[in-house]
Amino acid sequence: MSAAAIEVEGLGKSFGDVTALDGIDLTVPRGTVLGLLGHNGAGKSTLIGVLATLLRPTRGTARVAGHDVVADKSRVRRSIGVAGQSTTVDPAMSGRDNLLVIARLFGAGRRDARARADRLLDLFGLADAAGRPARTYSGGMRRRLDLAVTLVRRPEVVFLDEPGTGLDPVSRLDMWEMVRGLTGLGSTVVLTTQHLEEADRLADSITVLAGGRVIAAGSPEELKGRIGRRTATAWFATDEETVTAHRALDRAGGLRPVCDRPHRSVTTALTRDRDLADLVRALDSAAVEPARLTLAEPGLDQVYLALMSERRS
Ligand SMILES: Nc1ncnc2c1ncn2[C@@H]1O[C@H](COP(=O)(O)OP(=O)(O)OP(=O)(O)O)[C@@H](O)[C@H]1O
Repeated sequence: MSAAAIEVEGLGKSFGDVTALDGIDLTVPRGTVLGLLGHNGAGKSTLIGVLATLLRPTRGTARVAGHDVVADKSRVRRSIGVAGQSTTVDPAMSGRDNLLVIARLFGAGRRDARARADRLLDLFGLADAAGRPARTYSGGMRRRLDLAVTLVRRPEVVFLDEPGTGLDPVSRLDMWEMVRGLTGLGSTVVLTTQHLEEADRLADSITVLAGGRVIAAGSPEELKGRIGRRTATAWFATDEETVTAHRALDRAGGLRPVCDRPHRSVTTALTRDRDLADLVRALDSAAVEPARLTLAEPGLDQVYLALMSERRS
């Protein structure tokens, strides 16, 4: 058995003159979460479509759960679950029956099906509503049931499209926790998202697509370390000190400080190793002492913006 849940090499997909995927290479280790990021039209849905065997690639290869997406289509289909298609849920049936029917359909014995259904109902906070018809569920409950139905077959690889979208903040946090829980059950998860916080919180690795190509890949921490910038913010007691500090840092050369007078703070991106020392020295020689000095690690949103502005320039 291959160690990777997904292996993609030189994958291309064209629709007539439109090149949707242009030579994608990608490996997703088993039991991990991959976050696929990119603007509209970047190629995310097309990549998922090829991996889920709904689209045939124009060139290159892709293996999912060890099976080739073209030569072993039916094996791939048996190994995957695609959530976000609420069509899999029958609204007239109870939450529990929805799960039992699918588990039985995919070969689980009666007792095993019941055990799987109960575990998922518990995990997804649906145990109390398990006997009610799904049509009486709230939007958030339906999304959770939809995901449970996808999982009751025990797919090796799960594709999730924007799992947090349309959920209130509390349900979104619950959903994130559940997605993380899936890897504990042995599944590999691929999620597409436009929400950087979602990717940051959930993904072990992130692949950023643009124009059908991979423009950045790595763990959230790696991407932040490689592309993002730490910042230092000095906070002052008076407006006068704030202005003096801003001038001093501006004169220090290469620091590019940004002044926020209403909050009496000056922020500087730390792009070089010596920037922090330069900042402290500049403040010292101007005889202004900050009331507070805070350091902030880069966020994934900053990384994404930097990647996109690089592409524009
Ligand atoms: N069936 C199709 N026929 C023609 N062009 C297509 C088809 N499907 C996708 N495309 C084109 O392929 C490119 C990639 O589209 P895709 O839907 O994969 O992007 P995406 O990253 O999923 O975008 P979104 O976030 O908007 O869903 C786009 O230029 C799109 O117009």
